[in-house]
Amino acid sequence: MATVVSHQAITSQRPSSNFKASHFLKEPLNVPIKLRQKRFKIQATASQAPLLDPVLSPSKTIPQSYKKKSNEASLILIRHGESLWNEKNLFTGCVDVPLTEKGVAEAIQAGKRISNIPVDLIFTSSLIRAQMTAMLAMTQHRCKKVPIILHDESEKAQTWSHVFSEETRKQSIPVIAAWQLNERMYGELQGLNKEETAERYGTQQVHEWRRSYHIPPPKGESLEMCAERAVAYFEDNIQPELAFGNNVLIAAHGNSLRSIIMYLDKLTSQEVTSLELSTGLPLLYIFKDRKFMRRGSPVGPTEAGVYAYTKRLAQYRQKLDETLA
Ligand SMILES: O=C(O)[C@H](O)COP(=O)(O)O
Repeated sequence: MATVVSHQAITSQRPSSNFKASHFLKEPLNVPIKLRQKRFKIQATASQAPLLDPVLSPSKTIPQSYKKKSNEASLILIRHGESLWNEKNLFTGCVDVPLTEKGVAEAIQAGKRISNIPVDLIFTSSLIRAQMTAMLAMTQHRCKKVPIILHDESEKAQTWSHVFSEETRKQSIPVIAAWQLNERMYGELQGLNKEETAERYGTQQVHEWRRSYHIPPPKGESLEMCAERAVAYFEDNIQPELAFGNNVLIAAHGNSLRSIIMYLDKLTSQEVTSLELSTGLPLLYIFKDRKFMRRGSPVGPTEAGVYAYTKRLAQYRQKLDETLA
């Protein structure tokens, strides 16, 4: 599988975009996401102080317990481990196939590589290969917290999955499964062999379908169309968490993550065509002062990382070392 191609992201320091900030509170794990968001939607712009929604929140100031946790947050992106259709070299898209044994091993190895990086919230797509990757990776995390997939698809799902212990909740990490993070829908290519498809339609045409920004596969999504849902979800639901100081892990797919990295690294539609993501390779970003700084891919929990730990990450790792000593 191709490795991550290094690329020169645009270094223009565009002012951070205005974004509606809503943050997940330290509430019971299964409080519906929309309810949590509604309660504390904060309209923040570059110049104004954040305002709480007057309808939903009587107080004009942010309650002390909702003050930012930190001015810096970690964002880890992981493309799922190898799937059974990756192994067969079939176009997968939104078909829901599981990991291979190699994909399971990749997910566990990814977990070892991120085992010293804080994770407060996990977002996955609604597809099993991404969810398996997240759960397997977290078995290796040194925080030993339990990832719990939130179920609020119905009133009953929410009440039947309630956790009745504050202490247990503190030892848990909410996992939000969002279809918006699903792999791009590959249309009439789903289930076809990639090599046979290139022989039938031509290598150039298949490369355009797979890697260009604007050109969709037959009756499928272009990367641009995938970005419209994945990046919008990231801006509305994940970026506010980072702005609040929550550390986030996203386990998703080759193309939904390419669209998000295009946003994070400010890549042009030309530059993104050379971006490839390997299965199971974690990428670390630091979110600070409303900017995303790419920090490379963490290596094992012991070797000196290929990226410089920030002071906050070094302190977190030291705390883990002391706790687990
Ligand atoms: O959907 C698929 O087939 C793979 O996850 C990604 O395929 P691609 O590398 O051809 O985009």
